[in-house]
Amino acid sequence: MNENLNPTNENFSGEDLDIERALRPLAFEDFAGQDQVLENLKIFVQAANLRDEALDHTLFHGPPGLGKTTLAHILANELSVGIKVTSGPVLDKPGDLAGLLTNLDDRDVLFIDEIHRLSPIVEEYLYSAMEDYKIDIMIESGPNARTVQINLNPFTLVGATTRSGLLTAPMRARFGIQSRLQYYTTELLSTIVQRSAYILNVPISMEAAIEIAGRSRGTPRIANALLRRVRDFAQIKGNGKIDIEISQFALKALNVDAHGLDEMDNKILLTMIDKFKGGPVGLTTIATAVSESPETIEEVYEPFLIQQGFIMRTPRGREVTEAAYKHLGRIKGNIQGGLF
Ligand SMILES: Nc1ncnc2c1ncn2[C@@H]1O[C@H](COP(=O)(O)OP(=O)(O)OP(=O)(O)O)[C@@H](O)[C@H]1O
Ligand SMILES: [Mg+2]
Repeated sequence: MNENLNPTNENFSGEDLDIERALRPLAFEDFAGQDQVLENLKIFVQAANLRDEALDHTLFHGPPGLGKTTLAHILANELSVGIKVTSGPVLDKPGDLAGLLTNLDDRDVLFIDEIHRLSPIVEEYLYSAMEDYKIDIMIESGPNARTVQINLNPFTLVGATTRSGLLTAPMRARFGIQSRLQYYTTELLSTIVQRSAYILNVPISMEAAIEIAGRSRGTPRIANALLRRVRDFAQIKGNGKIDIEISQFALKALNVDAHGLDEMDNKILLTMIDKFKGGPVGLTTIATAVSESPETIEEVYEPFLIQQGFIMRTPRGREVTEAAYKHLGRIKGNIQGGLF
């Protein structure tokens, strides 16, 4: 699959980056789907605003590209506060974190992406900040070195992770609000595609929006990426309008699977079919066979495959369904790859 369409690839550059920013919803009102999550957040934000308090610490988890970062920014906007953005792997010393924390204004949002990748010392340091809005910092050095405790402004930590299973229990327990984002239906994605097309100022037919949405792996980031590429085809090979013909032509040229399955999705299904007769097979066995970690398979890939009805969880392990055989053009009982 095309690199730019990969849901885990945030390395947009140049024009794509600007477009990515332009398409990002800024308020609850512009954010489509995730109704349950949104309903609750609206109430918590309204209550925090009413009391003029910081919103409780909030954790977003779920597969890549579903709107975690977007929601973190929306929260700051809806709270009318500032936001500071960082990520787990970047914060490697408690000192880096202290610098960020002491610069937060009252009720500000501190967004930590990939929060499961915080180092244990930084994580521990964060605990007292989250709990009591206090941190210890070292002043002076040598024989005069001592720690002093300083008070922070009340703030909201918003954490995002694709791998909630890797979050430590004490960390998780400190989030008063925890929301899991779900894959989007084709219908919802088609409204997102239409909104994005409107912002990009390119005409699109309803049929074309649905076609693009249906191949977007339930993921807004992919829907927007496909829309941008289809727009290129429409401008160069067509008349600038995105209709069903140019969409199908472009999606075929881009090698996008009819269900939007990406390379790893297909690899998982094919491995299960070819090496394990379609299952049942254990998660760790699948993970080893496709050289991925069991947690990533379980949290990033499997939910979509289950939602699409390609994989079932059974008490004896994972099994591929008839639909998966059909989608991949395989016949049940025919072993193509050799057993090992
Ligand atoms: N509900 C939505 N409505 C409209 N657009 C959305 C929605 N959710 C996400 N998007 C679009 O999809 C893009 C990707 O979303 P975002 O960056 O928030 O995902 P993420 O969950 O943080 O992904 P990752 O785990 O890779 O960091 C955004 O730039 C935004 O344009
Ligand atoms: Mg993100």
